[in-house]
Amino acid sequence: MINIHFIINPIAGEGKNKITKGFLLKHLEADSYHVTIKHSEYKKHAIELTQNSIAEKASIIVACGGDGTINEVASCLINSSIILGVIPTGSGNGLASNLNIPKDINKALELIKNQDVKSIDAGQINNKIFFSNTGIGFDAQVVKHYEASAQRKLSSYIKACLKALQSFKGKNKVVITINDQQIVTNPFLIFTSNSNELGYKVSLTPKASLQDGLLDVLVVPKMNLLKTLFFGVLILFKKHHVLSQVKTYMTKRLTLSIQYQDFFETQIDGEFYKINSNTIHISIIEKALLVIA
Ligand SMILES: Nc1ncnc2c1ncn2[C@@H]1O[C@H](COP(=O)(O)OP(=O)(O)OP(=O)(O)O)[C@@H](O)[C@H]1O
Repeated sequence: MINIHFIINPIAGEGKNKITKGFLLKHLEADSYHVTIKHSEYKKHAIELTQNSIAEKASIIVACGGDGTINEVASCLINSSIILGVIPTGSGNGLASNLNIPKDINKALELIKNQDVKSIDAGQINNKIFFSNTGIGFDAQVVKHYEASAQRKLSSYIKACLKALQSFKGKNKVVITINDQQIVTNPFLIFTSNSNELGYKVSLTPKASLQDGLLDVLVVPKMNLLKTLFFGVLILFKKHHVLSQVKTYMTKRLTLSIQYQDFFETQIDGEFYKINSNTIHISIIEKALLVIA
């Protein structure tokens, strides 16, 4: 008997997911599966629900939501033998897309039943875990504005981008220590990725792999508005690296430190976080998570 738990974020995407108890019980035969269904009721609640599922001896825990929900569930499963399943019902679904998990809930559930398990890397930023990406600079400001908007859809991201562009200052110098090299920059963006997709098929690190034991890093200094807009257009064609200002690195770890400020504003898997320190350590945890994909 497989003890399978589903943790459903009811507001992920536009809150339109169709995963019901009836649907799950119809597709998961009672003589093979013991099914438990839980709904998150507030931000970070999925962490508590996952910890309870671990205590309840779940062997598969399925995150039903987007990258934020996956982060909350999967962070509890690092280096454990419990397997993560994903039904992508989020807005961007970057990680699920990188893992080729179908958005169709019937197909995603079929995949879970087939139990083809992969071991993937995770990233760590100070004491937090990420599976997709983390960043400081423009992306963190976009997420900050996005979270302040009431809706979770592509148009909200576009509005958040415009607001972030208007208010972006990028005045603080950041020292990046990476691959025995020191880079001093006034960053527009310092983006560190484990996966090859941000969501909505957009990628800043198209060559990143979830299984290569490395983080892909993109460093973009503050540029004038015209060049910044050009950078944005190039991203849509995955050609942004042709700009001479854009530097890319692959590494196992990096450190960021900031002067004249004792905090960083970051995004971690698409959620906004303020880190109260003037130094950030980012590293890879190899083969950290078992996931059905
Ligand atoms: N009942 C709830 N009410 C409000 N927020 C919730 C609830 N349940 C979970 N959350 C929060 O919703 C946020 C968004 O979740 P998630 O990232 O899964 O969806 P998304 O943003 O639509 O998708 P994606 O990240 O792929 O674009 C997370 O921060 C999560 O903690």
